[in-house]
Parts: sequence; C-alpha cells; structure tokens
Amino acid sequence: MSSILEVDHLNKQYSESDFALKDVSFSIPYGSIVGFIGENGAGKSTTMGSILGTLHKDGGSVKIFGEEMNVEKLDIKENIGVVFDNIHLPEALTVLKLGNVFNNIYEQWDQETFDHYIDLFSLPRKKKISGFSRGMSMKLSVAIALSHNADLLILDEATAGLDPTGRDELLDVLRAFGKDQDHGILLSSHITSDIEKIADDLIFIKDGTILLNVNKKELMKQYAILQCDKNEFVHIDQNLVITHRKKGSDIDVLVSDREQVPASIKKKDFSIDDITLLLMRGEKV
Ligand SMILES: Nc1ncnc2c1ncn2[C@@H]1O[C@H](COP(=O)(O)OP(=O)(O)OP(=O)(O)O)[C@@H](O)[C@H]1O
Repeated sequence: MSSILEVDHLNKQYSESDFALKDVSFSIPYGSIVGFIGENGAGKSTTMGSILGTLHKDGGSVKIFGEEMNVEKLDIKENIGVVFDNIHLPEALTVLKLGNVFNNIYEQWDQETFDHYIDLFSLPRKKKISGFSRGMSMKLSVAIALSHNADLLILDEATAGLDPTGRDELLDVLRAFGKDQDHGILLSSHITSDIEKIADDLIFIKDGTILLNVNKKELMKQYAILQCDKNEFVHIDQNLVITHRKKGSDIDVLVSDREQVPASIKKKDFSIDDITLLLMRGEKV
C-alpha cells in the first residue's frame, strides 16, 4: 500500500449552486505533503469535506489508510488531524481546560505533545479561547490536530492569519511531520510560497476540475513557461502544451518538457505563482 489517501473519481454537486466537483482523482503517497492550489471557489474545501465525510459525496471513492472512508469508523477519524478555517473551538474554555475535553474525545490524546505545541506556538494557557486572535485560534487548531496521534493531516488554509514567524514555525512542524513514512499531509493555501516551501506534489484545481497534478521538483526542473509569438506557437508539439494565454502579440505557454521545445523559443523564469496564474487564466489547446 503506497498511498495514505486515494481519491478516485470524486463527484459532488450542491443543490443550491451550479458548482460541481468533476471526477476529482489524486493520491497522497506515504511520507509526502501535497499542496492543493486554486482560486476562491475552486473546490478545495468541498474536496476536503467530501474526503472527510462532512459533506455527502455523489460518487467516487475515498480510501484512507487503504480502507474506504466511512464516517462511522471512529478509528479512521482518530487517525486524521483536521484544520478548517471555520472550525469552532469551545470559546468559553481555556487551553488548560481544552486538554481535558480532548482527552475524553480522542482515545489517543497526547497531552505532552499538546503542551509542547502550546509552548512552541507561544499560546496562553489561562486565557479564554473567545479572546484568541484568528492566528492564535489557527495555531491552537493545528496543535489539536497534531496531538491525537493522527497519521494524515487535512489542513484547509492552516497558515492563513499567521504572522511570518508563526508561519515559519508551523511549516517546520509540518515538514518534519510529513517526512515520516507513516504520515501524509493535504494542505491548501493561497500563500503559494508556503506550499512551495514544504510540498512534494502540487495539485491545481479550477471550477471543480483538477488541471494539473505534478511533482514539485519535476515541475520546476522539467516544465517551462515559454514566451512566443503565433508563428513560434505552431512549432511547439501540442502534446506538450498544458495551457496557454495570449498577452498582446505574445503567447505565454506552459509546457511539460522544456527539452523538447525549439531552443530559439524564449523560456521565462517562473515561480509557482506564475504557473498558478497561467493555469487559472489560460486556455487549454
Ligand atoms: N453549502 C454550499 N451550498 C452551495 N454551494 C456551496 C456550498 N459550499 C460551497 N459552495 C460553492 O462551491 C464552490 C466551491 O467552494 P469551496 O469552498 O469548495 O472552494 P475553495 O476552493 O475552498 O474556495 P476558497 O479558497 O475561497 O476557500 C463555490 O462556488 C461555493 O460557492
């Protein structure tokens, strides 16, 4: 078994909107971190909710630890650490009291680990959670997710609202967690530099459809963004073209193999943000 999470032809429609997840398929190999990238409303949270069973899926299969995900199976849920933007923590409690609550909820609650992350994230123990800032609440959610011996983390915008130091601390923690061969992480973020720092694989999603699922190193080494004109464009093997976008008389083209492109065509320096923009704004051939 090589994947901690396998999503196969996941479909989901909402009754009150036109949005749909369309045949979303991907997997997370053990010991790896997958970055989930897409604009507002692309379907990242819907995918995560459908994986976790908090949303009803219309079709497809989700296997976690090799087993079909079933919300009734408590042991699967115990082994997944989740951070969602809209998780509601009990506001009237303090961190001190929260430990006792989660000790009763999770069979494998590890108070020592929780204390470690509370210290690492410099969270106050005696202040009511209602008085926490958004960043502090996010850190607390992450500390909880990491303190019940979960092997899979599903993190929706977990770095949002954190200051640069807090983000850096959190990314270090996630990097170390993800390296363990029993673990895996699915992480969505609009801060692509965070994803760039820690992800092994990247999944780009738009309008409920996965546009590209690629190993990060392969993307940065083998792919290219070309800047060409119409005449040069027709000389590019169209099988290599992932997407393209007209910009005045120029065309930006994302190709999957820079070595197979005529040397005369200009290759631009690029970041994951550039790839994201091109994928989100470009047209398929
Ligand atoms: N409960 C719901 N009922 C109807 N439509 C919904 C519901 N929840 C989400 N949607 C719609 O589904 C689409 C995808 O939303 P989703 O939250 O999955 O996107 P996202 O990629 O997580 O976006 P963001 O980056 O803004 O968090 C959006 O068009 C949204 O309006």
